[in-house]
Amino acid sequence: MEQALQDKFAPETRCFGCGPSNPKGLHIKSFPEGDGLVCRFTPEEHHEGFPGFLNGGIIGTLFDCHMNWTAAYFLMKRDNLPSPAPTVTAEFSVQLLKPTPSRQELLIRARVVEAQGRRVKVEGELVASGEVTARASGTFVAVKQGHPAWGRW
Ligand SMILES: CCCCCCCC/C=C\CCCCCCCC(=O)SCCNC(=O)CCNC(=O)[C@H](O)C(C)(C)COP(=O)(O)OP(=O)(O)OC[C@H]1O[C@@H](n2cnc3c(N)ncnc32)[C@H](O)[C@@H]1OP(=O)(O)O
Repeated sequence: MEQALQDKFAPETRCFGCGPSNPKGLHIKSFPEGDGLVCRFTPEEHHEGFPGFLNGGIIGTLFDCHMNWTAAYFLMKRDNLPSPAPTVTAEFSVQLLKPTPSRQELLIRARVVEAQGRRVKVEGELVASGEVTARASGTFVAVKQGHPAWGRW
């Protein structure tokens, strides 16, 4: 299988959700597919909210990072950059539609729905056994030189 974007472009990063080098992180992996990115994630027991079901904050982190990479990769392609743009999360919201089973592989899909300059709107969905259990949308902004996140990944 091709390398995940995180491993290819940012192997040293320590973001809790997506940094390959954080020993306590979630290590989410995002891959281009169709018109967006997909991520497959199998939770561990300590990610549960109640037995057999995923904690809502963990769901938020999965969406946050995966949608962020979706925005960063979109800007890389659009602007012909050598690597994904340095985006941060400006805003995101999550709808928890039904309990998300935690003892199986989950699928998170995300795609860009609007982009203007360095601001990108992304939507995502979380699928368990073919059923959508959560949806999210967010705004991600590529930072400029001088921002505290600049050059930190
Ligand atoms: C050689 C190796 C290369 C490797 C490359 C790898 C790249 C990988 C890249 C990426 C992967 C992602 C990995 C990390 C994922 C982790 C996610 C996080 O946890 S991020 C931390 C939490 N987030 C923050 O801490 C942000 C805090 N907020 C800010 O810093 C600023 O407010 C910021 C940057 C978001 C905006 O500030 P401004 O001064 O730059 O820009 P202004 O002019 O205010 O806004 C720009 C546009 O964004 C809109 N905007 C700003 N804030 C908004 C908001 N809250 N909601 C909606 N829109 C907002 C504005 O309306 C404006 O839009 P208009 O250009 O006018 O159309």
